[in-house]
Amino acid sequence: MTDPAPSYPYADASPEPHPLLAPVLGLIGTWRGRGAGEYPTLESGFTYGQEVTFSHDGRPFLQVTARAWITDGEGGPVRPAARESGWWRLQPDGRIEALITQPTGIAEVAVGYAADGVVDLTAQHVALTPTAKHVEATRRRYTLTDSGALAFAHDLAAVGQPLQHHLSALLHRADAE
Ligand code: HEM
Repeated sequence: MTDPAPSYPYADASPEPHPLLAPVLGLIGTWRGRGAGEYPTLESGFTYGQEVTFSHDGRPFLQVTARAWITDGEGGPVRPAARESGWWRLQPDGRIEALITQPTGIAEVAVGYAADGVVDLTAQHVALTPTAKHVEATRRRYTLTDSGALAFAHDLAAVGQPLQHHLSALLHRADAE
């Protein structure tokens, strides 16, 4: 008899990544670290913690999930902050087409590339739910450093401000702890 509630039979992080994932193989896994943010509309800057996971199931895309939390002067948690969930569709020559959604009512279609340990994604389209903050453009950069860390930078054009720095963080492999 057929099992009425079968479990999903294809594990993420299968042993054989798709060949198109070659330029992003160094990212696969979970990263955690700390960062700082700012924006001209905010009274002050802030510090935050961030966790990012890149996973695959053998097909030519990565699932990318990230969550962040605001931290105090000692690095302790203050409150949950941004979360996002996305798909990076790897194309030949390291080109990437990405779809990224956030619980703040923002959905982005971004394009860019992965090369030499750098992923650079710029939003081509930003769709907003009726009550979302007005976001016009974003750019995300992930850079594998010589010491094996992952540097993250996020630029934002929103609420009438031109594209500029919103976030920077330095992440370390959590799966190597
Ligand atoms: C690590 C991820 C992020 C953190 C920690 C973060 C943190 C913050 C904080 C603390 C604020 C001030 C308002 C508040 O206290 O909630 C803020 C504002 C904002 N953020 Fe972020 N953010 C992150 C990612 C993003 C992303 C991915 C976007 C858009 C694609 C974004 C867009 C905005 C916008 C539009 C505002 C409002 C600015 C204003 O109304 O003056 N943020 N962010």
